[in-house]
Amino acid sequence: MATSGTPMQAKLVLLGDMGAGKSSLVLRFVKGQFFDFQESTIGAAFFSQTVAVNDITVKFEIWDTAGQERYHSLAPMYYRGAVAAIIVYDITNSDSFTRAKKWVQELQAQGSSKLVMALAGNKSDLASKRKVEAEEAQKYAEANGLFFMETSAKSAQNVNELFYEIARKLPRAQPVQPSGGMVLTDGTVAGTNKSSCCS
Ligand SMILES: Nc1nc2c(ncn2[C@@H]2O[C@H](COP(=O)(O)OP(=O)(O)OP(=O)(O)O)[C@@H](O)[C@H]2O)c(=O)[nH]1
Repeated sequence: MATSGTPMQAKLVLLGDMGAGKSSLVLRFVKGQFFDFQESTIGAAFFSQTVAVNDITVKFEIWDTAGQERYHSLAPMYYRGAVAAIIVYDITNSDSFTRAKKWVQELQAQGSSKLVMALAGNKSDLASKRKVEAEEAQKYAEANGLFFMETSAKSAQNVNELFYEIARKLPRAQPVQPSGGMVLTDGTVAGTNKSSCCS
């Protein structure tokens, strides 16, 4: 991906039910990979990826959180200070849509008021098993100030578009500063079983 100028750092967090496809979306975006048997995330995993949109370069610092309920209490560490959040559900699983709405409520209550929030209805390649209509999700997103896209980490549909749209929506005056409060590395984070990656 093209990069130019001093990058604007943007902490981005992915939240959503276990198995919705958070890690798969990140792996598709950062490495162009997809695995049919993706391991469940333990704790969280960190990735970074830089994109150029129009005149600016955005360096996403991506926290891929674990969807299992037992990790719920860790989530504030990852969404605190984030400028963007992707809330992921699985279009074939209506419980995951319910869970996504709970994450939206939590972010609205706890997160930054300037947070750019995206709702991703993932696994759009499984449309024949669909349980959540796109219209319903679109309406919900509009009513709650999110933008909505259906994605497929498997086919890559709308994955780059999702991250580029977030980059476009970020407030332009974001100062370049080191991420505070937590040590960010480009290596594997303690408590994760996933490879971290690359800037
Ligand atoms: N068909 C299809 N399968 C997908 C897609 N995205 C993810 N999967 C599969 O869904 C399963 C769960 O994907 P993950 O990326 O691990 O989901 P997650 O949200 O990170 O799950 P946790 O780490 O448990 O929170 C894996 O078997 C993936 O291969 C998709 O777009 N289409």
